[in-house]
Amino acid sequence: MTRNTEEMQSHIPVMLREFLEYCSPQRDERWIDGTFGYGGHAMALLERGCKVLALDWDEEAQKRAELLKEKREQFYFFRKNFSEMAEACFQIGWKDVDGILLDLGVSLGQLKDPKRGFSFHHPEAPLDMRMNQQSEKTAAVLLNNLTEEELIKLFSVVCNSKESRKLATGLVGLRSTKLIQKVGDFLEVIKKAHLFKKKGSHAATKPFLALRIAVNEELEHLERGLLEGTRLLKGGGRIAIISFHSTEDRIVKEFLRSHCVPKHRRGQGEEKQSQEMFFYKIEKILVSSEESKRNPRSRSARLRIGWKIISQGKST
Ligand SMILES: C[S@@+](CC[C@H](N)C(=O)[O-])C[C@H]1O[C@@H](n2cnc3c(N)ncnc32)[C@H](O)[C@@H]1O
Repeated sequence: MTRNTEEMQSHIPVMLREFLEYCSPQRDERWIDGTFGYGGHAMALLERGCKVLALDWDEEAQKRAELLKEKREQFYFFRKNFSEMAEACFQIGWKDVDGILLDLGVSLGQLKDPKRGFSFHHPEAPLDMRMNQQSEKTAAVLLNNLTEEELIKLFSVVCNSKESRKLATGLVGLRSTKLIQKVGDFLEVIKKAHLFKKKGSHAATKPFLALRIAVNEELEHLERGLLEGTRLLKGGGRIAIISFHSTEDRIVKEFLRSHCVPKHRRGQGEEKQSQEMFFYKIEKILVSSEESKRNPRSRSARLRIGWKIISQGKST
């Protein structure tokens, strides 16, 4: 058995039970897994007899998907961003889909790999943080080239304004003496900034998250993916998003809420509902205490689902 096969078999997908229970994927339905990773959710969909189009822009995920491609019919993989899912569907002749899953963020494998620079536990690692290794924009490129104002903006997506300013000033000071290259260089700036940290968390958690979000343009891709995905959904189709921090969850929540028919109008004829209203129902499900004990990485996970209005097809 290869290392990839072993890792795929031992991987624990987050909130799988809830995803299956609420979305209820059926045999022969077409599903998009926009964040293939280790294929945990994709395999569960295949087990249920669904056709799966999987996407991931990471090279390692692509290698793992190759293993599934050999064994499974009705499984397609593209090394693409999920914000390009319509193009991937077009390439395999799918006009619409029954369901979409986005399990956001990085995988444990990406986080643990010291070469990738995602984790503050590897000070000697290069400051990389790209999920897509074909992109030229690494974390080091951003930290060495953005203006102080741009750095403040980058951090303020996650940190407060005082923290963001301290980090930006520290980085501008450090890069006037040397090139910023390693995780340890960024940690040095974080340490000197004396940031407030919540009990039990590391001072580097928020600055690392902000930098990763910027390197991968995560929020922009999420906004595009939600809209593009929802347009691809058949009437009655479901879009399910698992998020791990409040910045991305806020985007998902606002998107679902602003496109959901208000409760007081749900009984009315669908023709009266605005074209901008995609969903007849939305739900938020929190990770169970049992799962967060078993898999502490899942403790902040939230699953949000939107069900598309029945009479609306792809042309919405
Ligand atoms: C949390 S993991 C997904 C785990 C997967 N559901 C499983 O059970 O194995 C997130 C994966 O999504 C990928 N990813 C994150 N954002 C992406 C995006 N915008 N487009 C494509 N892939 C993305 C990452 O490279 C990573 O492999």
